[in-house]
This record gives sequence, structure tokens and C-alpha cells, in this order.
Amino acid sequence: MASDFYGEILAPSGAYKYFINGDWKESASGKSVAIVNPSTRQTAYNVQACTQAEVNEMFEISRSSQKQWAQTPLWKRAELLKKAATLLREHALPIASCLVTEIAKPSRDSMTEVIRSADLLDYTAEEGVRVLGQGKILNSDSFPGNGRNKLCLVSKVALGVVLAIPPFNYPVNLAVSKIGPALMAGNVVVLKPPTQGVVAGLHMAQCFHKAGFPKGVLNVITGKGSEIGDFLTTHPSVNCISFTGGDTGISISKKAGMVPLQMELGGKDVCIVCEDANLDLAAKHIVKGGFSYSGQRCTAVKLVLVHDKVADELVSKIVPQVQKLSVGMPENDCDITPVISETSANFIQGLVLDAKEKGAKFLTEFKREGNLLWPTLLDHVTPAMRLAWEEPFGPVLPIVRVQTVEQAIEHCNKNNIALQGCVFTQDINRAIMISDAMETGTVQINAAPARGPDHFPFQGFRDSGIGSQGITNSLEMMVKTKSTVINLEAESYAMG
Ligand SMILES: NC(=O)C1=CN([C@@H]2O[C@H](COP(=O)(O)OP(=O)(O)OC[C@H]3O[C@@H](n4cnc5c(N)ncnc54)[C@H](OP(=O)(O)O)[C@@H]3O)[C@@H](O)[C@H]2O)C=CC1
Ligand SMILES: O=C(O)[C@H](O)COP(=O)(O)O
Repeated sequence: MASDFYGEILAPSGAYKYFINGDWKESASGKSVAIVNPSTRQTAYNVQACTQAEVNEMFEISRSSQKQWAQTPLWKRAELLKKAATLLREHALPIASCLVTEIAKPSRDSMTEVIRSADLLDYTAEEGVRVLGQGKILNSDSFPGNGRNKLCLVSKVALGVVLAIPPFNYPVNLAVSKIGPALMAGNVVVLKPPTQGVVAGLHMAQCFHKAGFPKGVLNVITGKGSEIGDFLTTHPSVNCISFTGGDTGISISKKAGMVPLQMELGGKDVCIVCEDANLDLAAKHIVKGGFSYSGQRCTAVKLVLVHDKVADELVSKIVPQVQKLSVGMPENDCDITPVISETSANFIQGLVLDAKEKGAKFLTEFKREGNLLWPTLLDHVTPAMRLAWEEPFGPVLPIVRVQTVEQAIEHCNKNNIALQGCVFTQDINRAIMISDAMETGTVQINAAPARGPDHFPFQGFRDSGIGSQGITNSLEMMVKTKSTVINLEAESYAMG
């Protein structure tokens, strides 16, 4: 894996180093965290188990380097982001290989994640120059009782130190979706990669390092979230937290101080299929949306709510497509690969067994070998079953039959998880009315839920998140507004 480009990130001990102030270092703890390959259930890598003292040192360095970084011209920041994007593309293969090993992401999807991340950085560089390069001027006489003797210059200034915490399922793309906008806005970043995906994250960080970012602008701490996470998120030097993951985000939001939060949490994305839907289109999107990356996407289709009139026909189109999905190892680009951990596999199995006990009809059998779960399609799922409400984050898709669309909308809005949803109908007026009624951050019309393309606003309602992602919204969220008021001796009117 190590090459001249990546050679320095690996310690002689065989554990990957952490990255601080432009240097790759071993932790004084002398301890490491084992990264288990979900496919083999064997240890594949080791990384540093960093100490609280190293966290403190990292934040101290971040605070001091931010002052210098904020004085870097926008065009220079953009140039560096574009250089990092170029290096990500040039050195993508080792990063993609880490994704296959650490998170069992199919090879093709792993490479796609890295290239998508480079594209995100390029777009962030261009959008950042535009968005951050403009401010506003306000004239006092627009408010009753005032003459034009005050000019207010409104500018966007950096927050300071952004703590970025991405999840296991996109350890590169959901890292750069935080890092790019943060750096472009003049902040510095402390990145805490997910344990599963951390080595991909370290390789990604090397691309930023080699791109020429000044020391201390991007720092990467490694260690289990359960061990150093709370110390990180409650650290007094944190000026913003950008987090993607599960319910952990909810507890972080209760512990964090007076700092802006950008949270993208779980999804229970419903797919409403109306009686007038194009069922071939719906079936194709349901299968791809439900089973890509073995359902381990917050935007995966997690519940089909189909009008009873067309349910049998829809099921007849879905089943053969599910049966055709290849099941096996990520190295072989199988459609369904092992889920991230035994804990996750056990959780998913628990939901399936609950549905079975409560009378769900199995359209494909549930089969498991270690962390590898065969795609499971359940029909006649009822609201009494946990699967109608909870997020499996696995290759399991429940189908609920409804008598009216209103029933489907009611089910969707009853769930506290409210990220995305989708609706299939051939009547655009009806589609807009249903979309407006669905209380989720995004509604896809005649397609499966998705975060991409990455410049689209992406947000969760209720327990699915705080704030909004998407490149422009992330840029706007990672600055604060500053007013500078010029007080003139006398009123002055242009052309007056
Ligand atoms: N919205 C989304 O895109 C995603 C949602 N999920 C949901 O979350 C569930 C669990 O997945 P998982 O990846 O374990 O999600 P977690 O929320 O546990 O982890 C997400 C990130 O948070 C870190 N973390 C864990 N504990 C803390 C803490 N106390 N303070 C700060 N950071 C912490 C993790 O680090 P570490 O890995 O070291 O624990 C990881 O980097 C999934 O089943 C799914 O329902 C998961 C992934 C993506
Ligand atoms: O958090 C997630 O799982 C991702 O945001 C989903 O992204 P995608 O829709 O591009 O797979």
C-alpha cells in the first residue's frame, strides 16, 4: 500500500500515524486501534490511539495557524483545493483500496467516491471564490427616520476551528464535504475520521498535505469516537462541529457549547408509489435505491409505501431484480457486500426476525454468513413491526401496502427520522402536492433519494439533522457575519 507518495504515513510499527502541524506522528499513548476488515473479520490495519494531551496540542496548533490561514487570499485557497483535488485523482487507487478493505465498499463504488470527492473540491474552490468574495453594503436611509450618513459594510468572516466528523459509509466524500468548505471559508480543520474508514481518511489527508496547505491548517486525530469523541466535541477551542452519522449526533448536540452545528443523521426514506406510477421506473429505482452499498446509505430507500391497487404488479417487477443482485466480496464488485460490523449485522437480523414474528411475508429468504446478509425483501409489513419505523442500515427492504396516498404521507410524517423521501406518479401536480405534504428535508420526484449531486442543498428535518449541507450551504454555514459601520459627518447621496 505504501508508496513514495504515501510512504511517510505508515510507522515502522506497521500502524498508521496521525497528522498534526504538517507532520505524521506516532502517539505517545503507545496504543493503537485495530481496524477490522468487515469481509474477513480480521484486523487489516492499525492506527494511533491518540491521547487527550495530543487533542489539546492539536487544538492549540489549529488556533494559532488559523490566524495566518485567514489572511490567505481566496484565490490562493481555491488554488490549493484544486491541487488537492488533482492529487486525489492521481493517487485515487490506494484510497479506493482502503475503502474496499475498511468498509467493504465495492471496488467500483470506492473509486467513484474518491473521484466524486475531487470533483467536490473543485466545485468548492470555484463556488467559494464567488460566494465568499462578495459582501453587502447597507445604507442607513432605508430605515425610517434615518438620513444617508451611515454605511454598513457586511462581510463574511471565518468561524475559527471546525471539528469535522464523517461517518464510515463515506469516510472520504463526507470528509471533504466538510473540509473543503471549511478551509475555503478561512477556517482550519480538526478531522476525526470514522474508525472504519480512518486509513482511507489518512491517505486523503496526505493529498491535502502534498498539495501545499500550510502546516496546521488540516490536522487529523485518530482514535475511537467512544474514547476521544466527547473530549473533542466539548473542547473549548471548537468553533463549529460538522457531523454526519447516527444518533450520536443527537447526544453531541446536547453536549456541544455555543457553536454552530451542522448535523446529518439517520434516514428512514420512504418511497410512495401511487396507483398511476410508472411501475418499471419505480421498481428500478427501488432496487437500486434500497440495495446500493448494501443499504448502508442514509438516503437509501428504507420503506416502500405502495397503493394496494398496484402492489402486486410492483412486487412482480421488484422481486426478479432483487434476485439478480450479486452477493459476495467488494473486491469482486458484488452488488451486496458484507455490512460494516457484526454489531450492525446482528441489529439488522433483529429487525428481520421481529417482522417475521409479526407476520411479514418474505419475498426473498433471509440468509447470513458472518457480516454478509443476502438482500431481503418483505411484503405486507405493518406499522406494528419495528422495520416500518427503524433504520436497518442494511440490505433489507420492507413493503407496506396502503389504501390511500394520505395514509402513506401520514406514515412518513409520523417518523421522527425525516431526511429524504421519494414519490412515483405521472401527474406532476399530484407529485408537487405530495412533496409539499411530506415533512422531509428533500423529496425526489420519480427517482430514488440521493444526496448527490453534491452542490444540491442536503438537510434532514427533526431527528435527521441540523442545518443544511451541499457546497454553497456549507460555505455559508462556515462563516459568520461581521458589520463595519462608517459614520459620515453629514448625509451624502450619490448623484444628489
Ligand atoms: N447519516 C448518515 O450518513 C449515516 C448514518 N449512520 C447511522 O448511524 C448508525 C451507526 O453508524 P456509525 O457510523 O456507527 O455512526 P456513529 O454516529 O456512531 O459514528 C459517526 C461518527 O461519529 C464518531 N463518533 C462516535 N461516537 C462519538 C462521540 N461520542 N463523539 C464524537 N464522535 C463520535 C464515529 O467515530 P468512530 O467510528 O470512531 O466511532 C464516526 O466518525 C448507522 O446504523 C446509521 O443508522 C451511519 C453512517 C452514516
Ligand atoms: O450519509 C449518507 O449515507 C450519504 O449522505 C448518502 O449519500 P448518497 O445519496 O450520495 O449515497
